[in-house]
Formats: sequence, structure tokens, C-alpha cells
Amino acid sequence: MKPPVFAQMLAPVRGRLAVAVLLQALAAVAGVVPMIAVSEVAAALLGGGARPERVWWLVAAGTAAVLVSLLCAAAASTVAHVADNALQLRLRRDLVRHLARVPLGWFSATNSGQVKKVVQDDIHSMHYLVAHTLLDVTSVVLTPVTALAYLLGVDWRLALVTLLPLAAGLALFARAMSGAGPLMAEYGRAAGEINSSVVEFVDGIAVVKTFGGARGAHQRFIRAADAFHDFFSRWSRRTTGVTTASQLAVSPVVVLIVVLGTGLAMIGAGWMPATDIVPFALLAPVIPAPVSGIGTRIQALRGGDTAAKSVTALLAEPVMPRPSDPEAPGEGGVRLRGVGFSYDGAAEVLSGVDLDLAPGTVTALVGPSGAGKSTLAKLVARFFDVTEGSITIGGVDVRRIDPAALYRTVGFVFQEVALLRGTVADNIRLARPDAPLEEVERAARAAQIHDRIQALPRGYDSEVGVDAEFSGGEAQRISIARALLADTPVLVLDEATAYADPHSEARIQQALSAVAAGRTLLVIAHRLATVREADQIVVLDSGRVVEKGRHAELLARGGRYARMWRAQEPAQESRRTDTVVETP
Ligand SMILES: Nc1ncnc2c1ncn2[C@@H]1O[C@H](COP(=O)(O)OP(=O)(O)OP(=O)(O)O)[C@@H](O)[C@H]1O
Repeated sequence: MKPPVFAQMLAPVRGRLAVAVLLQALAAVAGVVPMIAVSEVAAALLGGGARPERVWWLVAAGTAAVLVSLLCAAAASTVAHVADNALQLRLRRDLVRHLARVPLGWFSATNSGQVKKVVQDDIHSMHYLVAHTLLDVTSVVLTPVTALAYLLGVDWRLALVTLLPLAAGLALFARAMSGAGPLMAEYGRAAGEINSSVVEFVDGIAVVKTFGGARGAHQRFIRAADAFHDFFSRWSRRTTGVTTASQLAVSPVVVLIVVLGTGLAMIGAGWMPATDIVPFALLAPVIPAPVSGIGTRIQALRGGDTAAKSVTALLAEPVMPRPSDPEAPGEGGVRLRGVGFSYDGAAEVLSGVDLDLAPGTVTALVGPSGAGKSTLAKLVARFFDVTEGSITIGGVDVRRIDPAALYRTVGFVFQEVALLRGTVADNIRLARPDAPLEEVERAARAAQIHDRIQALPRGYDSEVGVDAEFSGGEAQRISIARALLADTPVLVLDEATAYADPHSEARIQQALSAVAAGRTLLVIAHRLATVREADQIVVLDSGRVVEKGRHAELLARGGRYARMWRAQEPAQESRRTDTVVETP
């Protein structure tokens, strides 16, 4: 049988955990000693002829054992928590180090959710396992074993009888759990269905209500809740009886009835002295007690193992190879030769793309949705590595450039702007934390956002999310200021389509014109009106370059671009006054 994954993960702190488990074992054994002492005292007193000094010795031993047990348990918990801290620190460091090396493009919304779950929830599950469950299991096993060992010494026959309720409890528990695997999977499915229908309902409530679908979405939730209820009723009907019988079998009353009944019969038959019943009355209920908490402990161990598997899987995500002998990116443009790319190794998203972005020029990428525009743009900033061909900057392959140097060379302005917690100035300074405020302001002015920032209560020191809230268009202009300050010679930008307000849009376009000055710009354009003046327009379709040229040339050619232009023409007319991304 393969050892559980968490066992391998605990290897670095195995020594400390062994010490913690040993201390807990001492605590568990010492915890039984006072009960043994009391039963010995009681037996001695009941039997008559007890020597006072023996009784005092027993009292002293019992008291000392209580102290030892408490101290050992506290020490075990401390050592386990220290081990847990060390493990968490190590895992978090490993995760951060690893995540810094996976391709940037890997961080899609889904994967970011996965990272959040692993770093927060799974590491927490592992904390529970390392700092609590292992010690808990140790005492739950050793306490009854110690009690049983003592009782075997008193009277082995009656000691074996104390095992009967334990055996019955375990057998009933096993019966309740037989076939639980598929049922647990069904439980997971039913609970998941409820969760997703609630999320769907809440997330989409505006859309759902506007389009009159509230009833439908509501129905889905009600159906999921009903299904969960049905499942739960079936589960309860199937297991409640057996689980209750199992709990009853190990309850102190039943244990005492069985053990004392048998004991009294044995005394009556003259098989054992009457005083020997005392230790059994005190210690027998301890023996089957662990059965009542077995379910939660198995659950905790399983949870820890599942969490360890997720952490292992995240640590196994392929990383981007780093150049062993990196080169500095050369001066000059960006060149793509025979570029092919596939996300899954099967479906080709890009193939045979040849493209030259001459220094200081604007290249617009256009094409239908899903043509591969964003993918191509991301390859330039090495969010992923090409599957075929090569991308060079100033003659140096991007794979041979140190990532930090690459990010100083290629900047990105996304449609989805991420403003981080911190001051507005820090947000603009992201790439150059030491940039003086004058430069920050100059960038903000060029990005058409300076006045808005000045109007905030604390100006550039206002905190995003605290006393600075920005609209989508404003946030985009901040990200443009960020790109201006970063001052990368190559800039990739995903043109915003979301900001329909003409005023905001015109200001974004002005800001983009400032960005274009003197830079090699690759812009993903959704509206052709914004790229009329580009030095080069590249039309992508199904991952291939189907046309390339300037606006007038492409129109005159009457091909794909001309058709797209005509299709968008009414929109172009209404936006004719827009500023475009102009060549400097
Ligand atoms: N992270 C990803 N994993 C797998 N497939 C992806 C991923 N991102 C994009 N794709 C797929 O690659 C193809 C090209 O997508 P891409 O986003 O590059 O197109 P696009 O031209 O930018 O589209 P749009 O204009 O709609 O943004 C699509 O079929 C898309 O489903």
C-alpha cells in the first residue's frame, strides 16, 4: 500500500513530530496513572489492611502523574505547533518560489482560484493535521491501550470482556460506513450542486432578474436543495440506526453493565476477589471510547491527505525554463518567425506566424474573436513559451533573456486592470518603486488622470479601496500611467472596449497616444477605428496571419480587413471624432 501523500510532505519536520508524538504518548500513559492509583487505593481500602504509607504513595504517584501528563501534553502541543509553523513556512516559500517560475499565462481566473484554495484552505487543513490530529490520534490510541494493559494484569479474562463493546462498536461502525465511498461522492456532488446554483443565482442576479429568468434560477436552486435533502434523508435512514447502535455499544452505561455484570458473576463463582472489580469499574469505560470520535479523525486524516495532494500538484506545475547564461535584450524591434502555439499540446491556436515590429512603430492586431490575438500578444511578453518557431527582441530570443530584464523591456497594459492595495502613487510606481513624485505626476498627466488624482482627499497618497475609488476607465488610465513610468521600449496593450462613455474613451485614446511615442507598440484592437493610423495592421484568423499592411492598402485590397471594416462602418461613423493610436 502506498503511504499517504501527507506522510511524504511531513518528511522535513519528521524529527520534531516524532518528539511531539512521543511526548503526547507519555501524556496519554501518564493520564491513565491517576485512575490506576485511585483504583488501587480503593481496592486497598475496601480489602482492609491497607498500609497508610502505601496509600500516600499512591496518592503522590497519582498527583505527580497528573502533572506529568499536563506538562507533556503542553510540551507536545508546543513542539507540534513549532513543527507545523516550520512546515507551513517551508511549503509557502516553496509555493511562492515555484509560482514565480510557472508561466505568467498560467494565472488565469481558474488557476488563481486554485492557488488561493491551496495557499489558504489546504495549508490550513495541513495545519490541523500536523498540529492537532496526529497528537489527538496518539492519545486516543494509547489511553485505552494503557488501561487495557493494566486491566489484563488485574484479571485477563474480565479484561477481554471489556473488549466486547469495543468490538461490537467497531463492527457496527464498519457496517454504517460500508459502501460509504460512492455515497460520500454523491454527498460531494449534491453539496457542490447547491453551492454552484447559489453562486449562479447571486452572481447573475442582475442579469437573471432583468431578463425575467429569476424564476428559472430560483427553480434550479430549489431543485438542488431538494436533491440534497433527498440524499440526506436516504443517507440518514441508511446509517442513523447502525451509527446509534454503535454509539450505544461503546457508551459507559453499556460497558459497565457488560463488564460489571460479568465481573459480579465471576466473583460469585469465586473466580476472582471482589476488590478486583474496582479497577474495571473505573477503567473499562475508557477502552471503547475512541470509537465515538473515529469518524471525525478519519475525516481529518483524509482532509489532510487531500490537501497535501493539492499542494503537491501545485508544486508539480511545469515551470518556465530559465536561461542558464542569460543575454541582455538587444536594441531593435521584435521579430516572430514561424511561431506556433498550443495550450494543450493538441489544438493549434497559432501557426506559422511571421511578424516584424520595427522599433518605434505601432502594429495593430485585429481579427475575429478567438483568432489568437491575446495569445500572440502574451507570447511576446513570454507569458508562455512558443511551441514552434521563435520570438526575438533586438535579435535575442526571449527564452534567452532573464525574466526581470524581459519585463523591463516589454510592458503590458491589460483590459482588466488590477489596482493593488496601497497608495495611488505606489500603484503607478509599480515597476519603479523609487521613481520621484514629479515623474509619477508627469506620467499621470500624460495618461490624462492627474486631475482626477489631485481631486482625491489625499491626492497621490490616497489609498486604493480606502479613499480612492476609480471607474473602469479611470483605472485603465492609471495602468497607462504605470506603463508610461515603467518606460519599457516595447509595449503590448489590449485595447479597452468596455468603456463606452465617449468622454472617458477619448481620454483613454489620448493617453494611449502618449504611450505610443517612441515605443514599439503592439496593440490588440477590437475597434478598427482606433487603428487607422497604425504603421502596420495584422489580420489574424484561426491563428494565422491572413493579411498585413496599412489601413488604406488593406481597404484597397478588398479582402478580409476591408470586409471587417465595412461591417463595423456604422460604428466607425459615430466615432469618427475619436482620437486614434497615432504614430509619433
Ligand atoms: N488559457 C487558455 N487555455 C486554453 N485555451 C485558451 C486559453 N486562452 C485562450 N485559449 C483559446 O485559444 C484561442 C485563442 O484565444 P485568444 O484569447 O488568443 O483569442 P482572441 O483573438 O484574443 O479573442 P478575443 O478577441 O475574443 O479576446 C481560443 O480558442 C481560446 O479558447
